[in-house]
Amino acid sequence: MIHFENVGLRYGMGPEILRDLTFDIPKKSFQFLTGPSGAGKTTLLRLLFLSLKPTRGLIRMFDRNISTIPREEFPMLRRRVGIVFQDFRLLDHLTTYENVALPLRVRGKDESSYRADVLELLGWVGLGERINVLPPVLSGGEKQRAAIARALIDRPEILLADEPTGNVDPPMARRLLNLFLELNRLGTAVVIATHDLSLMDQVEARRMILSQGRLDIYE
Ligand SMILES: Nc1ncnc2c1ncn2[C@@H]1O[C@H](COP(=O)(O)OP(=O)(O)OP(=O)(O)O)[C@@H](O)[C@H]1O
Repeated sequence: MIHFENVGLRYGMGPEILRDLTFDIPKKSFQFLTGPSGAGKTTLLRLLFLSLKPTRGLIRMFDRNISTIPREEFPMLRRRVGIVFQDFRLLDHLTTYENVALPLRVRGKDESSYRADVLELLGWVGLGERINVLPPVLSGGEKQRAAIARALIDRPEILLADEPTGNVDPPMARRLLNLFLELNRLGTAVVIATHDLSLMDQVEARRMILSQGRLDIYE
């Protein structure tokens, strides 16, 4: 589904943050992306979300070479990728429901076509009672789940999550992990960037380990 070949990335004239990354992310796969702070996990997620372009190498996404895709087609491709940012990026003046529905509203969809889906998804992530609440009132775990629901509302083929358990206690981390595993069982590929060893030890999954700009993969 996604293929990187000798991909390198530097910011401006700075040092190369990612070097010679060659790997695949297969359809319906589940993997952790880990490595020390500053190793480039967020940078790699941004490459996968097409919000950064590599400075060298080849990236194929959904069978397309991204360097030959016109910019106007990026939003369409991005729709196939869901992302949960480290800082959630919920809009504080919109309710939980409105935040989750936003990607569809922005696309001009009629509310009657998605209302039931948004409510069902909010129920699935355990926010059925919090639909009309504004984000500042939500707990860290609730914000995290709202951000996950928003990333999923457009049924992406792959979900990228940046430190999704960074702000929650261990029971909530376990719950979120179960949510990702369930999503994966339903057919979505999942990449979880995390430092959290205890989280990774709970599942036998592929580990992508970034260190000094290079990537090692343990299947
Ligand atoms: N926009 C930017 N401009 C310049 N350098 C950047 C930029 N974003 C990140 N970096 C640098 O790239 C390196 C990798 O950062 P990145 O945030 O990808 O690491 P990370 O592994 O996600 O770290 P953490 O685990 O602490 O979140 C760091 O040295 C960082 O300072």
